Amino acid sequence: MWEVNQLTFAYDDKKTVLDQVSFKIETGKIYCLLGVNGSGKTTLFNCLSGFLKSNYSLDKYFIDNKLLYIQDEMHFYKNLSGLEFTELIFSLKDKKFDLAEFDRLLSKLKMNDYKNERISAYSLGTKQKLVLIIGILLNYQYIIMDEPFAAIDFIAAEVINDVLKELKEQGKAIIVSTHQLDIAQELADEILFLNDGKVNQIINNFQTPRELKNYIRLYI
Ligand SMILES: Nc1ncnc2c1ncn2[C@@H]1O[C@H](COP(=O)(O)OP(=O)(O)OP(=O)(O)O)[C@@H](O)[C@H]1O
Repeated sequence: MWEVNQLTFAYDDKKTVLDQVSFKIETGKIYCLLGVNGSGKTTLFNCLSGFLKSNYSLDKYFIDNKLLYIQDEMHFYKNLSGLEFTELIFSLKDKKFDLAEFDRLLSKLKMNDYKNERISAYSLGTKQKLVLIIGILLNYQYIIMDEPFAAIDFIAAEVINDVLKELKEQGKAIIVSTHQLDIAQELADEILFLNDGKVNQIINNFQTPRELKNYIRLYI
């Protein structure tokens, strides 16, 4: 269980973006973080992962060993191939690289053709898939993903849905921000709805995306 209590953050004195945000994350569940543009989803993720300093006290061991943050903007060595980059990450982290599992995931995410291709030739969606594969291989317990579906076609989105469900079955906790209510309604066990600086944590009992939308509309 990962508990966030009363996290507050402001970029400057004028406006508090996150105002005593509290929620609980359990392993074996998928959480979708929803909120209108500018509500603070990326800011929240940056505070949780230590990229921004808030009043939330960070646990360095947790951040280094348990938490994977897949950002919407990622940095690569673009002259390396997907395989070389992945191997590099594993050597930097001093972890054993499982090539067979890498190949299985590449195949599952329809990425075989990119294995030996330079990352400079990857589309944004392909780069996001590569990071997801690396994250799965590194076996983090908590995975935060900022808008992973934004740059991904609907076929790939279905595959990623399946991969996330597989991770959930393995006992991981996944927090995904998205604007796509159909994905949230289909995927999430719980919704984290960020509005006016607060997080509302709701069990996802919504039967349709429209039901979820109608609920959210009550607040905004
Ligand atoms: N570096 C920054 N300096 C000052 N204000 C910022 C900075 N980054 C974001 N903000 C402001 O903080 C608020 C929250 O932004 P954030 O990017 O976290 O929202 P978001 O929910 O992720 O938005 P979106 O759905 O558009 O991606 C917005 O008002 C934004 O303008």
